[in-house]
Amino acid sequence: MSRLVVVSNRVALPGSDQAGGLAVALNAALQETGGLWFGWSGRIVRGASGELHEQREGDIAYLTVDLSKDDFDGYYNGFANRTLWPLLHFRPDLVDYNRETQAAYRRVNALFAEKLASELRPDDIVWVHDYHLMPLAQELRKRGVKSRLGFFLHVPLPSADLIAALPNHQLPFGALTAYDLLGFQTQRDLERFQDYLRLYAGGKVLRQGVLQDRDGRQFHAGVFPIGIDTPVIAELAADAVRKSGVRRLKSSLAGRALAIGVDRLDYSKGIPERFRAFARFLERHPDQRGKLTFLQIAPVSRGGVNEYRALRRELEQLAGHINGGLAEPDWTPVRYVNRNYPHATLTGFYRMARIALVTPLRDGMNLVAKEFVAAQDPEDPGVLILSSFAGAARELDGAMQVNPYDLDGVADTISEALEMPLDERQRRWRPMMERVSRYDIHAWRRDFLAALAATPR
Ligand SMILES: O=P(O)(O)OC[C@H]1O[C@H](O[C@H]2O[C@H](CO)[C@@H](O)[C@H](O)[C@H]2O)[C@H](O)[C@@H](O)[C@@H]1O
Ligand SMILES: O=c1ccn([C@@H]2O[C@H](COP(=O)(O)OP(=O)(O)O)[C@@H](O)[C@H]2O)c(=O)[nH]1
Repeated sequence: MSRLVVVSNRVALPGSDQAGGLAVALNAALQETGGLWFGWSGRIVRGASGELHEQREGDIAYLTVDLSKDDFDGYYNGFANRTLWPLLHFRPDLVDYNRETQAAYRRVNALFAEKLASELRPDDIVWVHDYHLMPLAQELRKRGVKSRLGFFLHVPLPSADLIAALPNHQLPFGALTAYDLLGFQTQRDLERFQDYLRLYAGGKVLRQGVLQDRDGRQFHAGVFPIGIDTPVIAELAADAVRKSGVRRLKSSLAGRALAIGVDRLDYSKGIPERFRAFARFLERHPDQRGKLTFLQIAPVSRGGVNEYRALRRELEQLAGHINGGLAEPDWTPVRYVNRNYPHATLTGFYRMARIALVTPLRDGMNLVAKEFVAAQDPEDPGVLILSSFAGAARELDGAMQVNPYDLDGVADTISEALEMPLDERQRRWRPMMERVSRYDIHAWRRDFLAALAATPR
């Protein structure tokens, strides 16, 4: 049987603390198949990039690369997270383009290819993940790699015209045509890629999902919405009620209902808008004041990038302002926590919550939405309030869908969710649970790898 080689910038090394859907999901996928996980070591070193570290746990071998400060700043903080991330999340106003960071991005992709190429066996199946590594296939092919190469984009793909506004957009986006199979989270992402290919990359759409690059080489593309390890999350949630952190949260609520938000501290997640919508709910529905406490968990993310530091300051001010204006001596409306919680605790918080507020401005998928569904008690499920701009909205039609920019709309939806009778909560929850159970993380991996294995070589 072929070996699975997963390549991603972020690697969930054994024992590390990870917030972020990609690491959570790939960890779950590799636990079942075993294989090699290749990527960044998480270390920033004084000298040159490139030192390799090997580690093994169970059937998974980890091979990771150190990066120098310059490479890390240019590739990760710079081109990946200050150029591509805002562009991919429909925020051209935040895109910072410069040639040095683009050169660092190219350099790190070439370095990854160099290190990986010598490890690969001809029948390996190589599955590359996300916007950090779009040119990797091109670099691997230059080094003679003949294996099947698949790529999955975890984030949204914006419209072709927006992509084309990026100087040298061919380097990251045109380079995708060197893969054998491209996977997207939603049908809209795939359609936008096909438009880009036709309009700006000199390629052709032969039929839906069967594509041709500018030199006439065929490759494939499809939709593979990522899932979660549903039975594991459901079991953790049921057990979590015994955890001391979960019990302490429950007793601190003093009988009030809980609304929860769980996100990396990222501007794509719409957290300031959510705080404002919650304040609007308290203003528009004074009769419900004091009945609901909102807990926002937001572990700090990409702290080396200015926009993320500014967001942190903004949220601290906003939480203070809302609580200052609306709290009572025995009730604080917003609890804002920057800690990262393990799933064993988080799932207990989800299960205790009457409402989840998952209101990103744009999100590739949003695994928190799916985890919230999986963690519910079937006898008393909570209500999912979900942005229609999250990939998960395409699958979770039992959620109350909102436009996160419409503060009054979100405020009134919170009010409605708080009053929702049990039979309606169950009626909405059941089909969502059915969906996340049927199309879980293992189905995602199986479907993608089966499609990759079926590509001609
Ligand atoms: O690695 P970081 O810079 O710390 O960021 C964490 C991850 O964030 C993004 O996650 C995405 O993948 C999820 C799973 O498919 C998806 O549900 C979510 O919508 C995406 O935002 C990023 O794409 C990953 O590369 C990062 O590792
Ligand atoms: O304190 C935290 C906050 C988040 N997460 C996990 O981080 C992932 C976030 O994935 P999502 O797809 O929602 O967003 P991303 O961060 O990847 O953009 C989910 O599995 C969360 O359970 C976690 O384990 N602990």
